[in-house]
Amino acid sequence: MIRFGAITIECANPNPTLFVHSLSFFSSLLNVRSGLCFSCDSALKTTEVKDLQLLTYMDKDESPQIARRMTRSSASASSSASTSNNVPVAKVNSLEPLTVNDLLVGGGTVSLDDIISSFPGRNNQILELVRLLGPLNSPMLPLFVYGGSSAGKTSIILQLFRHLNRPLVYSSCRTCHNQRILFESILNQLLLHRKSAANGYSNAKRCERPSDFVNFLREALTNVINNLKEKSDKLVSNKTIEKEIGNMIYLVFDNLQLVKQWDKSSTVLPLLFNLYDMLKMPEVGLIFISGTSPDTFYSNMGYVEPIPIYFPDYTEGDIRLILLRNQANQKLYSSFLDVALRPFCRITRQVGHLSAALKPLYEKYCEPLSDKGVVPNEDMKRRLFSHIKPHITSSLNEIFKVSSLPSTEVETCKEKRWKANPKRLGQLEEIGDLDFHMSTTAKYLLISAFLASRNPATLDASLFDSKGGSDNRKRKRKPSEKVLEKKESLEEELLMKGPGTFPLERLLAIFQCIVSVAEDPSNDEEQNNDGLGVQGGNGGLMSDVLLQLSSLCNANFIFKGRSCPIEGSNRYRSTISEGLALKVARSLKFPLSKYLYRR
Ligand SMILES: Nc1ncnc2c1ncn2[C@@H]1O[C@H](COP(=O)(O)OP(=O)(O)OP(=O)(O)O)[C@@H](O)[C@H]1O
Repeated sequence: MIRFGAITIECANPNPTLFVHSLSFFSSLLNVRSGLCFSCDSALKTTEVKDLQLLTYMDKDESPQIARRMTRSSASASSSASTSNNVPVAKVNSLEPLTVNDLLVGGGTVSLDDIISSFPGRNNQILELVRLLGPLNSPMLPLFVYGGSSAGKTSIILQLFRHLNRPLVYSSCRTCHNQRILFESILNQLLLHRKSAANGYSNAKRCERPSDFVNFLREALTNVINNLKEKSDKLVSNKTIEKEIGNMIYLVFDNLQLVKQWDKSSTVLPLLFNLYDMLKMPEVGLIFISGTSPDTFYSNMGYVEPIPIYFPDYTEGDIRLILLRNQANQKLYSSFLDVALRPFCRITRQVGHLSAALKPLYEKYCEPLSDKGVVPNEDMKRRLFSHIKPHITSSLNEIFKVSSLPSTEVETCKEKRWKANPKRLGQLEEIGDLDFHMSTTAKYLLISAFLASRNPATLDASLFDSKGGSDNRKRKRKPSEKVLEKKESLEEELLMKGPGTFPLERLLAIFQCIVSVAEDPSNDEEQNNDGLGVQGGNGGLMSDVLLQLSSLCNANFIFKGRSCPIEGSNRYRSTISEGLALKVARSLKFPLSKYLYRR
């Protein structure tokens, strides 16, 4: 926030988030992501873009100084975005009354094909959403769009509404951080109310209680729908060619998982999920967007469960396509991704984090080149790789630190849920494929803990070679009768004891081994440098691993025992089943069974 510049503009659109998301979309099309909106890197962009809504909606009494502020760059971006598309996306300093047209996503028309090609890896979700939204004026059941952070949920929904040219009211539960702000933000938009100096930056309605909200909401929705019907009747009678916007109005609630953090009385979520039944207005579409899966919300409360649409984590191939878009020299960038992408993908699959982390590394990669348009040959690729090699570990450490943060949000959610009802662990495992919204590092830690609990410590050396991979050569050697017997009794003992305990050092050693498994392209040349840069001397990174470990313990994935009187240190035990461990491993494409001690 401090970085915001001095220029103050008034955004006439009642829904500045739509405006900013349009900018975000343009910026991604034009590849001017960093610095466009807030002169910040793209890793921070999403959060800050969403923070703009907070600033613009902020009550006068909550933050008088920062409300309505934007940077110089965002102001210029707004003008460039609007001129380049000939669509005024915001009426700067305008006092014109708002109309239902201001509930449309600005930025001009965009075709479905353009959206599909702008969001690699999301073809299915986009088409599914279009199908569920249906043709103009078709009623729909509530939708529940969910998936990890930066999975493109918000951007895609907004771009689809831009494509469909239908009005929506967008509220993010990140910036609307209490029930009053959420209610009032929705009502402001529906009542086409603009906060301004003239009205003392007041809201259209003061609304704190859920019952008041439902009454105001019903009234405001009825007005908007009548308004829309009148508009479409006029269009028909005048035979105007203006694109129809229909009679439907959509309410979009983003970052729904955050409601649980601020709604201590647990009234808002049941209210929102009940809206469909309470309103009984077929012209109202409800869309919930969440970073956590539906089962973290519903508890047989009797309301119609929204239709789930899952945005899975991107595969490495998807991320490659996303990052390759808009690159001036695709061949050069592709050769860079060949050597750099994989270790980064092991840490996070978040597009924003990855592009921010890879940007300076790519600049380094290009440093030796006088001609940035060159198509690199094998020799040049090798030279460029050795040029960035010394910097890979520090970049990995950076992204590791950044990517550890958002996952805690999700983990906190899980933690609360599991604390509330630990018996549901088994059920959660059933739907495990959809439920792993945790950072890649946390997943590797979980697997490491599982291996440490399952395998006897004495076999670690034979299961992991010095490079971290499973030493197949050793394992393939035909065991003698005696060894077989010993193994058998060891296995029986293990079964009797259940999951074993292990010290922290063993967990970290296994973690270090498995994250540096052979696939890393840099491993061929750089044997001493593991994929995540987990090196003995790196206190900063290790502290992040410890942070993640503590989250896993809090969430009851790993049990932390009391300190051992002999060793003087804590011992840990994995609490997850083999099925869950295999699912986590599958989501990482990690060959877990290769490392499991079996007879
Ligand atoms: N498939 C994709 N192609 C191009 N850009 C993408 C893709 N997926 C995400 N992005 C970009 O990543 C950024 C974050 O996307 P967005 O805010 O839509 O994600 P989200 O799923 O809503 O995240 P969150 O749950 O954190 O709110 C945006 O700049 C968006 O354009």
